Amino acid sequence: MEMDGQRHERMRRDMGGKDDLSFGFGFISLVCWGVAEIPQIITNFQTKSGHGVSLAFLLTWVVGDVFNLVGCLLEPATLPKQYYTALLYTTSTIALVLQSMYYEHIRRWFKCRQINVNQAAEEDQKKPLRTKSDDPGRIQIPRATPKGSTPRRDQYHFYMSPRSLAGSGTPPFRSYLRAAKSGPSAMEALHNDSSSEDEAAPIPSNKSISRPRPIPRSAAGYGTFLAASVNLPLQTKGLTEAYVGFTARNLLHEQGGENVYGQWLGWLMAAIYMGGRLPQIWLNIKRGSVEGLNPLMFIFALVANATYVASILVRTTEWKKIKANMPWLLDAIVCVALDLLIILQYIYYKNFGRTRSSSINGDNCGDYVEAAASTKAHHVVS
Ligand SMILES: NC(=[NH2+])NCCC[C@H](N)C(=O)O
Repeated sequence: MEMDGQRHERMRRDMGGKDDLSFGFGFISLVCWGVAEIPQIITNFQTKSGHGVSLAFLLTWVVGDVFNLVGCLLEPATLPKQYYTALLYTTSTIALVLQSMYYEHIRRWFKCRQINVNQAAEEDQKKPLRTKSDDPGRIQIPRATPKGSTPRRDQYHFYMSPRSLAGSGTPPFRSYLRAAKSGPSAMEALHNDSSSEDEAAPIPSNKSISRPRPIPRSAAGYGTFLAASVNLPLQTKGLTEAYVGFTARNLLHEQGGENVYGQWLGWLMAAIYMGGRLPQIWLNIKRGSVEGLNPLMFIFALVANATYVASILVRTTEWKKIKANMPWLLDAIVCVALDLLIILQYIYYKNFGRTRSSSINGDNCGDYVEAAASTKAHHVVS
């Protein structure tokens, strides 16, 4: 009897120790997730750009987080702490996504438009005087270019009057070229092939001419993707209530068992999170550079995932419970491996990768300059 009492006491103390350790790991995980995205937000802010991080990767985080939050709401076994942790990193990820979108699309678009307008005004003031004195007989009014068609080679050779500019809708001569340089955006890099095709085809003259680039087609896809994920919580809240109401929670067996819906959601979330690293890995390979990427985000994520796994395994190694937690465990383990790969990529490309002499400052129309440069290069070759 006494032996039993002592054994129970020892077991309770062991359990208490394990719980403390598990809590400690869980706490480190929470803190790491809490700060993980801050370094990248600062880097984006400093470079006024978001091209170092793949937007697709960030969006998979948002979608995965939504599933995670819904999972927490559905599953009564989850602790409020888990829910608030998920809420914390979902919020910081959304902040990072909005910041990247702002720098990569909205701000860039505005800047380039402004430069375009300023250049047009500048050209209008300068050109007539110069052209008249140089060669008054050669003033030509170009014909309007049909929408979508390529400007003819001779079309830009001579002075373009404001009237013709207004009529044709053709971008002013070299309107983007005076902007300072910048690296490609993350999404531009991902779609490098198609955009370079677009740019390489028309070569108007040996003075390179750049045309405004359309916002990448993928942006529409991301918009839908994001809209769907933003909408999801609203729909799932009703779903959650209905589900919890109808099945009266007893279907959600928490004693080491698995809830079918929770498991499905867990596997879906794991697939999204695990797949999300691939666009980032691919982006780094494609650019051959990690400019604009802050490795601290992946270091924190790695530690957060590793301590998360530790916090579960320290508490129990009982197969029944591990099995129920499998999607979360596997996801965290695979993410640790993928984050390690990204960190190695970072080290490699920092030492042996491509370097750009140009700044990655998003204040300018870097892509436009690049487009012009590639057009120029193409023209020299041909
Ligand atoms: N927005 C977040 N940071 N979400 C947490 C993601 C957790 C997941 N295991 C991953 O590393 O991808």
